[in-house]
Amino acid sequence: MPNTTDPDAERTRNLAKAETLIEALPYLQRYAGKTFVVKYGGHAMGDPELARDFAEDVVLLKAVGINPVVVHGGGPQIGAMLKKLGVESRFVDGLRVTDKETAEVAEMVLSGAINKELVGWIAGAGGKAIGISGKDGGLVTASKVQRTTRDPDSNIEQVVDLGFVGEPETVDITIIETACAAGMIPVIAPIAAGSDGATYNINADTMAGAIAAALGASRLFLLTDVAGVLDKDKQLLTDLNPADIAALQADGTISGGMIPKLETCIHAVEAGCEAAVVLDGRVPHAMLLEFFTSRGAGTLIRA
Ligand SMILES: Nc1ncnc2c1ncn2[C@@H]1O[C@H](COP(=O)(O)OP(=O)(O)O)[C@@H](O)[C@H]1O
Ligand SMILES: CC(=O)N[C@@H](CCC(=O)OP(=O)(O)O)C(=O)O
Repeated sequence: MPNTTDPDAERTRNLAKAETLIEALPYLQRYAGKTFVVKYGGHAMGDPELARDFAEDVVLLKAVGINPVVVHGGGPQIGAMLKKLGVESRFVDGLRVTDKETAEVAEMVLSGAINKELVGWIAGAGGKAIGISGKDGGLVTASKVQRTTRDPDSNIEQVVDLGFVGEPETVDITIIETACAAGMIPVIAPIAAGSDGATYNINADTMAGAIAAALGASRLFLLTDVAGVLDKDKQLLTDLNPADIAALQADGTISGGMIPKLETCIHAVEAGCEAAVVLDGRVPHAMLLEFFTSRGAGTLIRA
C-alpha cells in the first residue's frame, strides 16, 4: 500500500501524473478535431472490466476534442445465440455463411444486444453514445460478397454461396458527422441492407475499414486478442506497410483472421486514413497507451 501520509512520496506520485499528461500534450495538439475509428471485437467484450476501460478510453478521446467512432463485432456472441437456437454455423475464409435465419439472429445480437450494451458502457463512463447500424440514416448499403474456390481434383473454379454475407457498397457519412457535431459518439453494428432490401451480415473489420476510409480517419484501431502482428518467432512487428504485409502473407507468417484484418488496414490507409493499428484488446486501456505515450503498442500500418 502506498504511504499516503509521506509528503515526498505524494509529491513524486503527483509529478509522475503531471509527466504523463505532458507526454500526451503533442498528441492532443496534433489530433484535436480529428476522427478515430475504433473496431471493438467480440472477443474483447467478454470481460466487463475491460469493457469499462474501453468505454473510458473512448469518452476520454471525445473529451479532449477527438471524434471517436466505434464499430463493433460480436462473432462469439452470435455463435452462442445460434447454438442456443440449435442453428449450425460454419465459416469460409473467416466469414460466417449466413442464411436468412442466421441474418436475423446476427441483426438481433449485433444491432440489439451488443450495440445497446456498448452504448450503456459509454453512458456509464459519462459519454453520449448513439447506437446505429449500417441501415440507419443510409450509412451503408451492402452488396453480396462473391467468393470462388478451385476444386483441387478438377481444378475447376466454383462459386461459393455465402448467403447474406455483405460488403459495404456505398457509405454516406452524414449521420456520423451529424452525431459527432452534436457531441455524440456513434456506435455502429456491422449490419446493412442491400439494394434487394435484404439484411446483410458484414464482417466487422471490413465495416470499420470502409467507414474509416470514407471518413478519411486519422486512425483506425483494430482491437483484437493478440499483441499485434507477430513474426514467425512470435515477436511483435511494430511497423508495417502494404509491401511488408504482402510478403508476410506470401511466406505464411500471417493466416486466418489476420488476413482480412490486414487487408482492411491496407484498404483504409490506401484510401486516405493516416494509419491503422492492430492492438491487443486484452490489455487494459490499450488504445490510450498506444496513442498518448511515446512507447506505443501493437502494430502500426501506414501506406
Ligand atoms: N502473424 C500473426 N500475428 C498475429 N495473429 C495472427 C497471425 N497470423 C494469424 N493470426 C491469428 O489472427 C487472429 C486475429 O484475427 P481474428 O480471430 O479474426 O480476430 P477478431 O475476432 O478480434 O477480429 C489471432 O488470434 C491469431 O490467431
Ligand atoms: C460475415 C461475418 O462473418 N460477420 C460476422 C460479424 C461479426 C464480427 O465480425 O465480429 P468479430 O469482430 O467479433 O469477429 C459474424 O457473423 O461473426
